[in-house]
Amino acid sequence: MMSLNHTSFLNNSGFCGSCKKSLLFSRLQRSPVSHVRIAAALGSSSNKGTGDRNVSFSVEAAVKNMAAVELVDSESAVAGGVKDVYGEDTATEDQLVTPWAVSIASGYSLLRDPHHNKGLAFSEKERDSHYLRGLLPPTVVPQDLQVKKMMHNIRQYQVPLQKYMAMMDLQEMNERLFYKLLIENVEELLPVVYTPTVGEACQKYGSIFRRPQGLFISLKEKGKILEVLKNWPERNIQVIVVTDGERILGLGDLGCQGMGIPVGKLSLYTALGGVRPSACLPVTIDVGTNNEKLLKDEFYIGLRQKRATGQEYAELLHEFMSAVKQIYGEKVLVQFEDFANHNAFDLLAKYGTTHLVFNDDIQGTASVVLAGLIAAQKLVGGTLADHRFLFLGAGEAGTGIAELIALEMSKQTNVPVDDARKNIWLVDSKGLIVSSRKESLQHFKKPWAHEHEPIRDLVDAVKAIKPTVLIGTSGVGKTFTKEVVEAMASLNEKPIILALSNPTSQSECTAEEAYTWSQGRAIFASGSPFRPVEYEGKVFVPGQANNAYIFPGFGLGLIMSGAIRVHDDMLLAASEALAAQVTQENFNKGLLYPPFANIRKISAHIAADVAAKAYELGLATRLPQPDDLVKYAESCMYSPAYRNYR
Ligand SMILES: NC(=O)C1=CN([C@@H]2O[C@H](COP(=O)(O)OP(=O)(O)OC[C@H]3O[C@@H](n4cnc5c(N)ncnc54)[C@H](OP(=O)(O)O)[C@@H]3O)[C@@H](O)[C@H]2O)C=CC1
Ligand SMILES: CC(=O)C(=O)O
Ligand SMILES: [Mg+2]
Repeated sequence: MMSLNHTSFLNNSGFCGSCKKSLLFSRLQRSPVSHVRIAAALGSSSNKGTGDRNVSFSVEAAVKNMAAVELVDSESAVAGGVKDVYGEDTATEDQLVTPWAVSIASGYSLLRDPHHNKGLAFSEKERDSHYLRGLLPPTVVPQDLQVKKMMHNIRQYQVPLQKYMAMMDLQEMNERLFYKLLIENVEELLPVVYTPTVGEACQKYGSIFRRPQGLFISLKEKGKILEVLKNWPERNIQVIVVTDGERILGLGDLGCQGMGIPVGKLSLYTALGGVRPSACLPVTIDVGTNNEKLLKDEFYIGLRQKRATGQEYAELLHEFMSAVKQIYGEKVLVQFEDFANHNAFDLLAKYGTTHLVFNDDIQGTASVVLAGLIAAQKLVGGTLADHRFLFLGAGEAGTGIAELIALEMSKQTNVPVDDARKNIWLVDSKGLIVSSRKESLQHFKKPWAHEHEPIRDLVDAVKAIKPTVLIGTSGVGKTFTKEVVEAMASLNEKPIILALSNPTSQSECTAEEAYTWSQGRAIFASGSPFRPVEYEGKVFVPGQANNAYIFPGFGLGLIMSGAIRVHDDMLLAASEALAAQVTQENFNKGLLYPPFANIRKISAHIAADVAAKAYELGLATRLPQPDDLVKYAESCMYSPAYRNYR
């Protein structure tokens, strides 16, 4: 018995001799072959840098270039034969058959290959050379018209989850069209493929699940994770977004159904940051769930058990992290996403010294909020050190942001970080974090335990601390009450209020509430988007303070410089780069962030500055350093335009 799994990974090199022989041999022998997908680009390849993925070839070219004749025995389906050679049709239910296919994308299979499918955009010539005649109606439609039609169709859906499913279907059907749609309509489609709709999609993931869009690694795969990674059809992975589903947005433990988050984040890596889709791998680690509702849900797709913890959890994660490095190398970026804080900080600390890891909730969020605060100085004057900060929520996002603000303040004013921290206060579910609570606090809260009498309620904390900036990272909606916003407005001419919790249902307040309760004086941004608000004849445009501004460009910067570790100074560089992209026109509208419509340009600048920092710190391995990093970043970006096939 032989397994040809490894042929799945053939990329631009074509078939190796031994694989060809094995394949031929196995077919002749009728040996079980577990899975063969030949995505081999044959002859010359135009892949460049971090640019494009497989290139399709005509069957003729393929046959000529790789002597595929050898593979095409007269009975095979590839040669057009209709015989039930492998007995798949005649087998009874209890007989085992081998679900194998040899395909050079062409004809019917080409239309079903999302990486190469162009739908009605296949040209007349392509239809001839790729056996598409009759499989498509006669009209040839350009990609721009396909985009227009898809947007028209998506706009027909009233229910956001239907739009989400239509987008996922498109991604499964025609990847380039999906990305062109997303890139060209980013402001309209971001809330569909990302927060808030992705939250609902995760809650209902079991019911709407159609096809795997990433790898599920559960406790059942313990001891076999390397093999599981090899099952993924791509080998040149540059970014992995991994979750264990325990803190999905502000929706809590969604177990295995958290998969929607890595899938969504990685589609933004491509659309917003230009990392090519084939280099992105979504992963969900399934160690069970403590969500009773899901455990009882007949449609739940994950392990039906309580979460594994302690050594069992640590061992699975360690096996995963080791396997990732073994198979993809030192420079694969692993982005931790939506882990609960009792694991997130430890994983970041543990793997930060051995792997290229980044925690989006701790570090990406910190970088985006710092960017907004740097930009806010243009609206309110002064420097960071002139502000007092109060957070509702002292977890990953809250303490991550607080720490980066303190670091930046310390650099700006030359004071020790410990002193800079004194301007920053946090409230958790038990009230203000103060020194009398220190012993019982989780380690990441301890640096914020300042001298003060205990305070239970947020509104009392606002009155006592007198913050100029109020930041919500609690995951609990409606916690910035009228009283809280009014207290902020009574203390500040222009109170800065950031309601970061996602999705919209968990936002600490709405944009309308922030503007109305502050009589139009609040400078407001939120994690999930809100529509513009009209208050007393003036239109206020709320910004979106979301780590989606940072991680795609940040990741691209790491990849293009060949960085081997993430450093805090790179986060600061990303914040500065983002803040520098806010224009006077944006400020005039009260915005702290530039519009997402310009995100690819913004990402190129972030990537360039992150890469520059990697070179400066000696953490970059791609040498020599390109002269113009912005241009280089742009040149690395994936383009969703269709390729022409031979
Ligand atoms: N906009 C963005 O880009 C991002 C937004 N977020 C959002 O931030 C939220 C929090 O995420 P994260 O920090 O990772 O979560 P964590 O679970 O790590 O932290 C939540 C914190 O909120 C506190 N909290 C919970 N309920 C209350 C309450 N009623 N009053 C006061 N404090 C409360 C918790 O207190 P205790 O410690 O006592 O339990 C904890 O300190 C989520 O909704 C997430 O979607 C996260 C990352 C990025
Ligand atoms: C945006 C994000 O990462 C979160 O809400 O968790
Ligand atoms: Mg997150």
